[in-house]
Amino acid sequence: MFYPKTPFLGNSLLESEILKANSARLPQLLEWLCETPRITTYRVNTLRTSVAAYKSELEAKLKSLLGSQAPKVFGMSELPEIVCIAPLPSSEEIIDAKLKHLIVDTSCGAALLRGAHIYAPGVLAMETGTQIHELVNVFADLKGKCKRGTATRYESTEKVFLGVGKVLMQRYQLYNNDKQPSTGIAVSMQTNVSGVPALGDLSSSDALLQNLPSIACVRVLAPQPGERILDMCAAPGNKTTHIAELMTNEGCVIALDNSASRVHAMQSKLVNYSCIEAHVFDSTRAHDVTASSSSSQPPFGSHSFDRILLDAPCSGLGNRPQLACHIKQLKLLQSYPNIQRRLFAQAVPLLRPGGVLVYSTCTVTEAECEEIVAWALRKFPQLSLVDATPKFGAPGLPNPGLDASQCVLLQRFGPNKEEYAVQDLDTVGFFIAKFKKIANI
Ligand SMILES: C[S@@+](CC[C@H](N)C(=O)[O-])C[C@H]1O[C@@H](n2cnc3c(N)ncnc32)[C@H](O)[C@@H]1O
Repeated sequence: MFYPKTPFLGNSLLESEILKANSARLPQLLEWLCETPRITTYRVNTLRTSVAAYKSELEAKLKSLLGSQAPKVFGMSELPEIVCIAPLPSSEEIIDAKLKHLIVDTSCGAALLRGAHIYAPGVLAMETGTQIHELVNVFADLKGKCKRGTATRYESTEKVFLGVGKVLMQRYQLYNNDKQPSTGIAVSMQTNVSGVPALGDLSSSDALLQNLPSIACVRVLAPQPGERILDMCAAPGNKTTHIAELMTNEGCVIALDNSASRVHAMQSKLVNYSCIEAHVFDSTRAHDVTASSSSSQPPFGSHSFDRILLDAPCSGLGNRPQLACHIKQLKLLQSYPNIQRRLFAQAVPLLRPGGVLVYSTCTVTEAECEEIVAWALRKFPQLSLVDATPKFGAPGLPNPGLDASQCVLLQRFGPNKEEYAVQDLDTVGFFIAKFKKIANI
């Protein structure tokens, strides 16, 4: 069975940009990015329910859906608000020659390997005559060459088998161009080659489907009830609501994002959190020396916040699995550190002396991770790098701008699992650094 060993499909220029100081680690990293994290994680909203209650509810739901095949559900003492779903035993990847083929795009393919069902926009090809409730072999088109609406069997050496699904929508429902684009689940996955249970997204107001490093990131920020906290790049609000939960909804969380549609979309998530105020605002302009530090609207004055989360826009290369990378141009990849530095430079004056700044990205490039930390320590002597605890991942990678004692303060989630602080984690790629403002500059 063909399975990609790099999401970059031969674009060595992009590959060589990812790890420059640690290029020997690149082949292992690329292969890891193509593999699926096999554990599914939910963050329980502890303002609404207890972890024990949610866990029993989830166990009952899985039992009713999957009977004796229901996967194990477990918690983690190191991260009390998390509930994890174990993978199913791996099944043999035998393609049933009697079934028709259905082709999905690579981002849909990646989602279904993590347990999602197939939504209508992701279906590229469905063979003519495919009936409702028929079982089909599902493949991803790695090269992006399959035309949407293809009605014949799509033959390619670069399509990869992902599993078997049950059809819920027919061709005319998927490709009726006269009407609005189709929405909803088109194929419900029955099995997939990753072994991640095909449960779809079970998020509710009681718990949110969220990757472990994102949950760890807010724990590192360590928000306290009554504080004033800025979330500079907040949409879709997953970390914002976690911050509010750890603050027991007491204090104030200002959530900024420059995308109006993304802020609009996250509003429904925020209704039960009275401590969150969300604004559409460009955080590269969030600081204004003339504004008051108690201002309720952006921009804000100096020393306005006890803690700041800068979960920066990034290349997103930590997403796993990646069947084909969404970034195709070097220029785009190289553009992220610039915006990250501009946002960082706003965060520093906004933080009160003694305050905490957490910088995080869901990527793996040195330029957006360790190098931003090295740059920040050079540029802002008022910042001190502190231990990004609680620790789950590995230390930061060796970097010419950081000494070994600084690297161990960082948290990087990558393929070197033997270096993780907590064993047996199988996560997406992620990076976390924590700073304290030590001087009133
Ligand atoms: C990594 S996502 C944030 C994810 C979010 N923290 C969460 O956990 O749900 C980065 C976000 O930064 C936003 N963004 C990009 N440039 C920005 C800017 N100049 N000011 C504010 N937000 C920005 C994007 O719209 C995007 O929603």
